[in-house]
Amino acid sequence: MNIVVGLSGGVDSSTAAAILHNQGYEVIGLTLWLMKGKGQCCSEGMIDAAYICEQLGIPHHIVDIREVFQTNIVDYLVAGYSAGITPLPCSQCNKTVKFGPMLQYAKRNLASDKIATGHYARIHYDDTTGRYQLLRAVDRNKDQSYFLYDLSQDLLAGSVFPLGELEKSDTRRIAAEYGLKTADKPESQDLCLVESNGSMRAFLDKYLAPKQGEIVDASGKVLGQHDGVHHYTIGQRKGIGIAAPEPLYVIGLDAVNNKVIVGDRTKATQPECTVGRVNWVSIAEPSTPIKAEAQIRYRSPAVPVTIIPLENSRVRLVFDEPQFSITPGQAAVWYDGEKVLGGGIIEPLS
Ligand SMILES: Nc1ncnc2c1ncn2[C@@H]1O[C@H](COP(=O)(O)OP(=O)(O)OP(=O)(O)O)[C@@H](O)[C@H]1O
Repeated sequence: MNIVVGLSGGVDSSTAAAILHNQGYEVIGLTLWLMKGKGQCCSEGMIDAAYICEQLGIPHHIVDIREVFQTNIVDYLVAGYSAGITPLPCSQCNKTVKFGPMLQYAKRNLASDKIATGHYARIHYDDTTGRYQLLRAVDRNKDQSYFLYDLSQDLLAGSVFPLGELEKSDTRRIAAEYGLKTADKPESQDLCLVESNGSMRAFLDKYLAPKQGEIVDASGKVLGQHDGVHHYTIGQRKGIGIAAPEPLYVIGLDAVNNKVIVGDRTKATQPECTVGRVNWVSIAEPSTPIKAEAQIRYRSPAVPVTIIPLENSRVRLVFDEPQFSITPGQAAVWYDGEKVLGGGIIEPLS
């Protein structure tokens, strides 16, 4: 059986390919050319991926997907930030740039209906419900299930995560045992656009001109000036530049009136939020409220919540304890233990 492995040129995907190759699969390497412009990380990644394919003696395909990345990720981010939200690119990228196009390419061009990646997560087929379940990785510190909540059942059915049962230290050890060139390659940062541009601010500044406006408190009193709402995110404390007796946080972004609204920590804490574009993963959409644990950011803990289904692929999340810094545009992903039940995009707070 052949499996197409998405090779970024990093240690994780290289090791995933080596493990499958060693298990006897006919492995084909596939690297997506993602970024327009300088794209140094892309060219280095492509060379390392080619090197790994040469080492393993497997074919290597490169697919130019820069237009799709530009439209679905770069334009999406720029539009979101200029509208005063903080979009999460990674779940969108996984679904529309990586897994979807890779599986399509594998099926159409390589007569394969399976792709593998170096993601840390697990997939389990549940016989009784007939659904593919998405589970957290065994290595909780590396777990990437949060970024994968938006994968459809079809995409999960066609995907394999060879590293889901491993600790990261095992991956490095296996990479070294196989003598892979990438065995000691440093970890990539969580966000590739930050890595290739130096910072999110530097990335956004390429697309959005500075636009001076007022920093106000919740009553509308002017406290200072800002240079563009896209430079701020809900819950942000640093970089506001206003002296106050209590620390000030960004509690709202009014892009229409070009205002950044600040307040004390209590004002950046909310008991509930609505979530749109919901994808139910390990279970079918429920018709009544369910209890779960939700994560509102990649690195935030999963906290107890009641999920109330609404119409049009939306839900309301009511937290047992009010949550600080619920950020429109980020993903909320809800779990039952290690199982991803579903997730979606946090909507602007009303
Ligand atoms: N440009 C790409 N082309 C093909 N597959 C990719 C590409 N970028 C990422 N992937 C796949 O998605 C997985 C997760 O990507 P992520 O950007 O999170 O990198 P990572 O966890 O640092 O993994 P790696 O060490 O393989 O770079 C990779 O292991 C790889 O299988």
